[in-house]
Amino acid sequence: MYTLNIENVFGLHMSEDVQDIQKTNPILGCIADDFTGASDMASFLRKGGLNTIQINGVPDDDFALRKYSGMQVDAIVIALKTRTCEPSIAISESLQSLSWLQRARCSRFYFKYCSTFDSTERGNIGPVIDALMDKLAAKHTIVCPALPVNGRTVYMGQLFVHGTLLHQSPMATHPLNPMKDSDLASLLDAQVADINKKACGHIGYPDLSKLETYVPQQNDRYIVTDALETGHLQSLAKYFACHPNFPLLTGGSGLAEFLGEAYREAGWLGKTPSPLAETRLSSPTLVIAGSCSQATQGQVEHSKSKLPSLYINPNNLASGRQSAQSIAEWIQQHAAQSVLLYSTESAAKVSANQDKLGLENAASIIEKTLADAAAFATNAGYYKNIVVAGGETSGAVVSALGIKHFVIGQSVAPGVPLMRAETSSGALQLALKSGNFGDYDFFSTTIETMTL
Ligand SMILES: Nc1ncnc2c1ncn2[C@@H]1O[C@H](COP(=O)(O)OP(=O)(O)O)[C@@H](O)[C@H]1O
Ligand SMILES: O=C(O)[C@@H](O)C(=O)COP(=O)(O)O
Repeated sequence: MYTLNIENVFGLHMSEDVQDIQKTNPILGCIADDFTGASDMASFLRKGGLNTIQINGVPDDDFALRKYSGMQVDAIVIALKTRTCEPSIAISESLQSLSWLQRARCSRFYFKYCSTFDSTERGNIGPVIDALMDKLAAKHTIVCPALPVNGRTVYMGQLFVHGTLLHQSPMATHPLNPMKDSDLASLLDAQVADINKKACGHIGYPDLSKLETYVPQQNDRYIVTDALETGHLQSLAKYFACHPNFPLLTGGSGLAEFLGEAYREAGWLGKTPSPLAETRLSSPTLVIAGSCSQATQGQVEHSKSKLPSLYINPNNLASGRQSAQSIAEWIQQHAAQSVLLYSTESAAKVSANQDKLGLENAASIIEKTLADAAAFATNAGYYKNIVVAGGETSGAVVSALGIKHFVIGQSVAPGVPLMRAETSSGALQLALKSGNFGDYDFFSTTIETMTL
């Protein structure tokens, strides 16, 4: 495990004035529980004027954060794949990431989870928040999944997706974490085992306009925040971004857009952000869809008639009728064109596959196959532009490509940035799309924007 030598990397001493340290060190260290969630967060931080980099997995090597690719780094987002793993692994990787971010001298922290609160009764949102709070000795944090620009709002502590309660939305049939409740306090309550740590507070919609008078109740450990529109997130960020009793904030990416403004007002950031990184590359695009979310289903349907496409069937993979070899041959035959590989299916078909193959087995067969296909396509030099739909799928693909970090470029949809990575096979450009993000024509518009 790499040990960060702070003084070598940052050239600073611990005794320096706090504000100077904040001006020269990254301010925000963010831990995201999946890869699309991380790039979503990074895109909104960047939109809010923070120079942001994304690191994939628990960092294990040294790179000069202070001047990464010639830019001063204000925020670091660590992408983990801990949304659906064993809670103990999620806790351990999140704590290791937190330690690394502390050694990198971040002074504020954020745990980014899904705007649809993707989790199960065993976790992992509650257990990870809990562990991070304990490590930071935080008595309070906020729980703020709202992302109104993508239809996620919180009213009276209930999470809505485009105006429908979460448990009545398509998230009720998600392949890995079907959401059966919309009440954020009770979702958390089920995940937090320690009876002494269950207390949930609430900042209701009417209180958002008078936050300056808000004082958390002594025992309110997790404070669920209503937010119905983007302006509410701006008020929450203004109040909480630099609040000394809230070193850790938690939620979706909605708040991220306004953290830069709050840091600037507090005098923690003196400069204007660097120009957006240029990410575009001259190459056809490989689109990989392992998401079965409603938005991805529509996007795949739309693109099937426009791009050569190959359906990856988990049952055929399990029986050997489809294989890494046959997929590689198909890619080779189409290599000069933008193409689509997809395993996307309706909830009913996904459920039938899971009954037959087992939930985790079906997921991992597909993730591995799609990730191997991406590695084959890039190693062979056929594709430099990659679009991936789905958080778990993105985690598998990015790991297989050996990408350690990304610089963030322009966004192609709210929460979906273009990103540039250097790999052993050269520069790559990726767009990682959360399952339910983007319009029906997302794949074709992104292919167009990606190409020089
Ligand atoms: N046809 C299928 N049958 C069963 N599971 C599938 C199928 N297609 C994809 N999956 C699995 O469903 C999960 C989708 O999760 P993810 O990639 O995070 O998408 P989303 O962002 O929509 O949640 C992945 O683990 C993927 O391997
Ligand atoms: O907050 C969000 O909605 C996204 O950033 C996100 O985490 C979505 O996850 P996936 O749908 O699994 O891609």
